[in-house]
Amino acid sequence: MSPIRVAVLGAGTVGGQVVRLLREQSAELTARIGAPLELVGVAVRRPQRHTDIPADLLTTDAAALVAREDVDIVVEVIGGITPTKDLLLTALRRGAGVVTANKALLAEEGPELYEAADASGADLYFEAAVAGAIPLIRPLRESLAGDRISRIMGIVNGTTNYILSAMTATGDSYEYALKEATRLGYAEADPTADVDGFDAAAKAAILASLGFHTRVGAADVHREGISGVSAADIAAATEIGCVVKLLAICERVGGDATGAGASVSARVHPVMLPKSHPLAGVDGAYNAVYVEAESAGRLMFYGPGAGGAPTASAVLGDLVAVARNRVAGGHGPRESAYADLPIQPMGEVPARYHISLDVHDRAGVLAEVANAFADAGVSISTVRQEGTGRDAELVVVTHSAPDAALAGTVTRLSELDVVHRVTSVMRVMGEQ
Ligand SMILES: NC(=O)C1=CN([C@@H]2O[C@H](COP(=O)(O)OP(=O)(O)OC[C@H]3O[C@@H](n4cnc5c(N)ncnc54)[C@H](O)[C@@H]3O)[C@@H](O)[C@H]2O)C=CC1
Ligand SMILES: N[C@@H](CC=O)C(=O)O
Ligand code: NA
Repeated sequence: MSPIRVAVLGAGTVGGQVVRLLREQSAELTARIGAPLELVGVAVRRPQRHTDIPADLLTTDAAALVAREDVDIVVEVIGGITPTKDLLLTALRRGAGVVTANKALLAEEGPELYEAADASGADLYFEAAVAGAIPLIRPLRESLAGDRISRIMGIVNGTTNYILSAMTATGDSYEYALKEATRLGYAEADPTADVDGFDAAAKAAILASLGFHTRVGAADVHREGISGVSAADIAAATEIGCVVKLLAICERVGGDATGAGASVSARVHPVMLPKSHPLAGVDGAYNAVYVEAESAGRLMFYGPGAGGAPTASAVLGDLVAVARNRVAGGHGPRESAYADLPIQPMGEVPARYHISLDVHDRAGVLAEVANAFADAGVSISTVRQEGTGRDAELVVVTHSAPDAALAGTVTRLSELDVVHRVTSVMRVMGEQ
């Protein structure tokens, strides 16, 4: 059987592991595919750094490598939009299969890549792009293609989960935990993509697109990261039996029994989760995602969400799938965006807020604070006061209300004379 020729772009944390596994597992992969996988080139920036890769495979010219007619599958593990978009379009347009771990590119430019793949009949696979090693993309694209998904929710960023877990469990500082997550290969090349929620938002866009058969881009996802999460927020969460997690939440909202008239909500933000919630125990660089579907019910996917070898496992799985498709003379699933649902504005999304306020403890304070909520139509679930005099703190948990009304109330509270400072604001998981 003639070999399937593979080019790898990038040999960093993930790419280095992909090249290692490709070479180490060559015989098994051949048996599974029915044809040998031949690594014909690895594009890198600095060849002298890659002494573990045979020198004759290394090139600094990624553009020439993807244009080679004898390359059947291109694996992209460089990251970012430039030059990866042009590299992958070149490969797809000439019919080469593409395997990528690049969620940022898919969330920004997915439609153009899908169209190029469609036009040439090439495969575009991206299991590694969301939740690392966890099989999630293939279940959504294939296993659940006969069901109607209502919700996809979970922890999809290993770096921020590692940081929040460390801050909660050991009291590590944010800065130290971020440095560790970078050292361990979890963080993006620019870790602001992780801590400011861009990475999770890109993943949410991909999940919402697949789950709701609608083009959802990064700009459609409401995004808040963890750089604003303070030790005070974590202490406030602990106080009420919760932990802080960065969640990606994608929902199909409204609509009739056939799904017509529905819209899509996609959002990423920190949440206080009760310790009894199954996602509360997901720590370190682990990810976990719930998928709720009409017939299947509630499914949970759990496992390593970041790191070189776990992510390379997902890349290799895709590589095998694309190679098998080529051997069989077929191709994998195409983009499915027929539903074309509108995006629900974040302001309309129902939420519950936990708000801590530094107030001056004198007669009438509680009434003024309560009025700010009442004026916005937000109902209070609990109020707790700690301390007295200038050091008094009020902790308010609301019932569910539209996010815009809650955000407006926080602004109003911060302007009241009796409120010295709003010390912590966070959404709380729960339906009441
Ligand atoms: N590290 C992780 O845990 C995960 C990473 N990913 C994704 O995988 C991709 C790669 O991530 P990492 O390996 O962590 O990044 P990395 O920064 O460790 O590796 C990227 C490599 O690409 C090289 N590179 C940059 N421009 C290049 C060019 N024009 N030609 C050839 N090489 C070039 C860089 O020198 C670097 O060695 C990204 O899209 C990332 O979002 C996805 C899931 C998990
Ligand atoms: N930086 C990402 C890597 C995997 O997608 C993360 O921390 O989850
Ligand atoms: Na995955």
